[in-house]
Amino acid sequence: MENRRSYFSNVERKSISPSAIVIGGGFAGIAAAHALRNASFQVVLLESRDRIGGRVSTDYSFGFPVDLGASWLHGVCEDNPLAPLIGRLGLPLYRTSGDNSVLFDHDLESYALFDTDGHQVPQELVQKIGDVFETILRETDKVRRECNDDMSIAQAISIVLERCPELRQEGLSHNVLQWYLCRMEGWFATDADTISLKNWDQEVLLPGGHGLMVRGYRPVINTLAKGLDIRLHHRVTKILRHKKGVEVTVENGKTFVADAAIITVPLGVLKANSIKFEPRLPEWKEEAIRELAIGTENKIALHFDKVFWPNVEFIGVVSSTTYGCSYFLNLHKATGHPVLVYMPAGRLAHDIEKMSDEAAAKFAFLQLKRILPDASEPFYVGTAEAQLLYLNLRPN
Ligand SMILES: Cc1cc2nc3c(=O)[nH]c(=O)nc-3n(C[C@H](O)[C@H](O)[C@H](O)COP(=O)(O)OP(=O)(O)OC[C@H]3O[C@@H](n4cnc5c(N)ncnc54)[C@H](O)[C@@H]3O)c2cc1C
Repeated sequence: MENRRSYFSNVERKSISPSAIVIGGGFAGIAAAHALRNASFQVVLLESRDRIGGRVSTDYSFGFPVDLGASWLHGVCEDNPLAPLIGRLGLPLYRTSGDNSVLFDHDLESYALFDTDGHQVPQELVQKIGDVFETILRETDKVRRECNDDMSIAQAISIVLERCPELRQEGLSHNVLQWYLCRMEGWFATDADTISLKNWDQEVLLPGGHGLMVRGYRPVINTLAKGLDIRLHHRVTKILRHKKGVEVTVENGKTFVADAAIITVPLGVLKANSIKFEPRLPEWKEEAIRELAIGTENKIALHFDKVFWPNVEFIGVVSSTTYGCSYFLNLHKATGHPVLVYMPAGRLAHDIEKMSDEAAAKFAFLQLKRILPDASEPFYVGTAEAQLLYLNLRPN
């Protein structure tokens, strides 16, 4: 049994294998603890919540798995560290796109877009404006090369549209363009006026395109976590570093001691200063924590008794502003279950978070009703807890 001050402190650490404390039980923490244990470290993982997985969360309350956090494997190739494990577990992936860029994780032909009066946008227009959007983004690269200072992608797009009036769109075409921008905002979980022109495409993605985890990510997390010493309900409040190692204190006052600690809590937790570091983190790290921003993306899964929507991967609502646009992932296509997942991001997601879960689900359903007036009520009515999935995936 551990006492109040020890995880490893009562043993002579020099004579045994090195020790580490991993803080945070999301993918990063679980993978780090798994790797350290395989390298013969003594490891304990401290997680604040009552479950592991963090922003990976597979819900089974519909009677089948629905991922409320991460659900795509981006970069379906052998170099992806998750690929061998997913293969070994026999977990199927539904390929949504072979494209290696961050923006086109679904092929353009897999969209059905509607205007707010419920008229479907002709597919040729969807494709055409998709190409225009790509051209505009290519043009923003010129703006980037001309300017030393960073600006938002929204600002750069305005400059491009000033310079190249032939790329400006009117009416329905404008609304479709806004929808593409809304999808981009979804990727970055923030509005276009806060996406950095300098950095938005600097992430190096593995090749192989994008695949949806048909049976959810939970089995992957559980497999990596097998046999690890995981302490749930252990919210870390203080990390003390000294010559001999680290002391990590959790909310109830208990202290864990080890040679090193690995911190995998979300940026939002670090920004909120809810963990005290002694000594303070180096200035450059504190500055990075201050300067980086975090976004919001939510998922609301609606379970229906039957499919009444088009057999496409994404159903979208186009509008004159990105705030008014929305989209639903059609899980039926990948899993065979009649579920649509509404995925708001940025300011819209923030506003929806202020609603009750039930109101948020109703809001999502109303977006659907606008384009598919015959939509039947989702199952959740009356048994909200069991049938409605809503998860606020902000960091704690
Ligand atoms: C809605 C949504 C959809 C997404 N879709 C995808 C996708 O399809 N594909 C993809 O690759 N990525 C996706 N992502 C991103 C992906 O989920 C995250 O990048 C990834 O899960 C982050 O893992 P992590 O371990 O770094 O952080 P987290 O998963 O956030 O884990 C951090 C852990 O630290 C714990 N913690 C916080 N504070 C403390 C504390 N003081 N003490 C102890 N523990 C603490 C938290 O409870 C949490 O469990 C999505 C994210 C969201 C929100």
